[in-house]
Amino acid sequence: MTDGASPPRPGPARPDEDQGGGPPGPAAPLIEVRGVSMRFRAQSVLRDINLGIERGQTVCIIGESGCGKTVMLKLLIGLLQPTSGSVLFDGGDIASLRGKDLIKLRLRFGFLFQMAALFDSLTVYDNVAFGLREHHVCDEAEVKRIVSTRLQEVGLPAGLEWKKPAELSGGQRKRVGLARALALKPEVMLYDEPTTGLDPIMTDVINELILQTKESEKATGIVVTHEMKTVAKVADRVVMFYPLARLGPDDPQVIYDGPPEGLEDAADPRVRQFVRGEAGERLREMAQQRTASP
Ligand SMILES: Nc1ncnc2c1ncn2[C@@H]1O[C@H](COP(=O)(O)OP(=O)(O)OP(=O)(O)O)[C@@H](O)[C@H]1O
Repeated sequence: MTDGASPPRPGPARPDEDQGGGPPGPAAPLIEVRGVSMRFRAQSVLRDINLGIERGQTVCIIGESGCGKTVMLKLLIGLLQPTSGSVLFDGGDIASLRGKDLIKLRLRFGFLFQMAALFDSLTVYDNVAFGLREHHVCDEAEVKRIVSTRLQEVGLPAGLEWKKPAELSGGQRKRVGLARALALKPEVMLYDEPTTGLDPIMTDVINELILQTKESEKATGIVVTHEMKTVAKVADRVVMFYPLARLGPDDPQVIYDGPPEGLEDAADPRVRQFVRGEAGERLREMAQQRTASP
């Protein structure tokens, strides 16, 4: 087989497979964003976004500050409801979920937020144990085993579990945040600027951990980042949003959707400028604003 296609799987067909004897149909995406728009009062942030994210895929979302990347992450887990359109997880519209069902859905996700969002009053151990205890998934002996396994996996030295977050470096806090997110074995990991504020070595450590999580846990990943090294290391696919304020009414907001290797030579000059960090157009706009102001 030279075209990279998989051989037919033995056993019963999955529900998404064509059972009519033809070639298997594509698997339904785990996450589907359908025509999503998001507005906060007078400000439109996202417009008619369509994305299908396959199981096991790691997608990096990039784009200028304020273009709606974090808003998109929040829409994916139902922390925000879209103004129009829908977000489907495993085929179900998450807007229809309430109470226990919404909690069950969120348990299938792990998050690593910008500041790691640890509980300051709890030790590292209790932070990592928090979700396991909160959701009564196992007894204390199992909690202990999971916490120490997860802390080891993220490379934190023994003894550190009794410290409070304020006693840790930024990189250590991120690693505790990751250990906590992984404790519940999520199917999907959401990372919001996981390497912001870290030195280049610690950035590489976190990138490596994201990659390990993808490979060992087979987790689907969505990574919001400004760090091109993170993109190059972890992404299977890159989606770039453009700020709505800079677009005409009919322009698409997703200006790139493809492999990381295609970014440098993307057909759209806005993509190339962003990944190369060229401020040309912005500098001209700022100069014009200075000239225009009295
Ligand atoms: N809950 C909210 N209420 C009102 N406005 C909001 C809310 N959340 C986000 N916004 C606005 O939506 C816009 C997009 O925010 P978002 O945090 O998604 O940007 P971003 O692309 O992640 O930016 P950055 O790269 O700087 O983190 C911003 O202008 C922000 O002020």
